[in-house]
Amino acid sequence: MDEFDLIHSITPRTIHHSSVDVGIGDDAALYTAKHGVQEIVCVDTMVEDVHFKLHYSSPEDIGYKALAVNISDIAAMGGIPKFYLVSLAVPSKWTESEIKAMYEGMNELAKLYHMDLIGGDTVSTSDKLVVTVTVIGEVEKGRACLRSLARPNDIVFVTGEVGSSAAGLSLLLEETNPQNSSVEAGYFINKHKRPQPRVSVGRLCSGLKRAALNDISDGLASELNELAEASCVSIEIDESMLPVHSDLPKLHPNWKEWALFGGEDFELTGTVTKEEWEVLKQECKTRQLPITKIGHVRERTKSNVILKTEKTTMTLEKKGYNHFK
Ligand SMILES: Nc1ncnc2c1ncn2[C@@H]1O[C@H](COP(=O)(O)OP(=O)(O)OP(=O)(O)O)[C@@H](O)[C@H]1O
Ligand SMILES: Cc1ncc(C[n+]2csc(CCOP(=O)(O)O)c2C)c(N)n1
Ligand SMILES: [Mg+2]
Ligand SMILES: [Mg+2]
Ligand SMILES: [Mg+2]
Repeated sequence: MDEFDLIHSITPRTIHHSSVDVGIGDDAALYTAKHGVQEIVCVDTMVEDVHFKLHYSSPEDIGYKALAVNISDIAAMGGIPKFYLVSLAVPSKWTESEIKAMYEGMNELAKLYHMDLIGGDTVSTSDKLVVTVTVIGEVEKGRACLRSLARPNDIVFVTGEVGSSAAGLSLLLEETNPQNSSVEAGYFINKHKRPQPRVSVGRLCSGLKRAALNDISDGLASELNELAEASCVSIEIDESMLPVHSDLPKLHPNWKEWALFGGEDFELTGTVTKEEWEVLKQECKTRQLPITKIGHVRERTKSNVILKTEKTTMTLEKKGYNHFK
């Protein structure tokens, strides 16, 4: 495989934004930024056997998810994703058509969000596949949904459902068997392989007076702790209010662990004032975007997360996926 031919073949033939001055082909990309707009840049990496396994992930799946997790970080800022760059470390056994298939997976999402691929890097590796995606987006000045914007008495919410991605992973790793034949294993597997970033909800939140947001990569408990720490508040959530798929409890007795600590749901969790919760709830309903109230923000005395269950009240540890534990 020739690196230059590969770059040539993955160069998009059309662009969505006339603001792109120079895309792929020079030392760096150039685009014209607008006044009154803040640029958002994020980068996340996916590594073979850490984030996915090749025996159950197609190249399209890997590409799709590598872009999706980054769009999710833009959504968590309330922004619009616009451009992406892809860095690949590819083992020599990979064929050119497999690499192109990875770009097809990315392109599925890029088309949906009108995003332009504007650059990247390609190197060979003797070991595992590593895919790093950088996404650049924008948000109207002063409208970003920062983690530090939660305040006492806010409503705490989460989009979609939690725990389904972890259930899908457990099924893929054959740690869980769908003994109950009425459970659609494919549904959970798809949630794990093809998460849908919540850009629309992020945009609704950025239009409110104040909203704090975080996306769920490491797990709801971990993300809520990040919100509590950044805002210096205590967050209380109610276990019975957590939105989970009705089949989740049929899969494993420990399904609550998946919901709280499993991660990779790439849903948004955040806080808004009581008044604006009513507005957000209604706007989400109109657009058929699932969103659920799960608790409220308490006092500013301690940065922690409290979980209320039927029987007890406990501190929800910042436990979740951690690469170095
Ligand atoms: N190696 C690094 N060098 C510099 N900054 C980093 C590095 N790793 C993470 N960060 C920064 O730390 C902050 C938190 O990063 P983190 O990766 O935990 O967030 P995230 O992308 O929302 O979570 P996840 O990676 O689980 O999806 C971000 O501002 C990120 O840019
Ligand atoms: C094979 C395999 N084993 C375990 C997991 C679970 N996992 C890996 S990284 C991560 C957190 C988000 O990543 P990051 O913090 O790097 O963004 C989670 C929950 C997986 N997806 N595949
Ligand atoms: Mg990250
Ligand atoms: Mg994030
Ligand atoms: Mg991330």
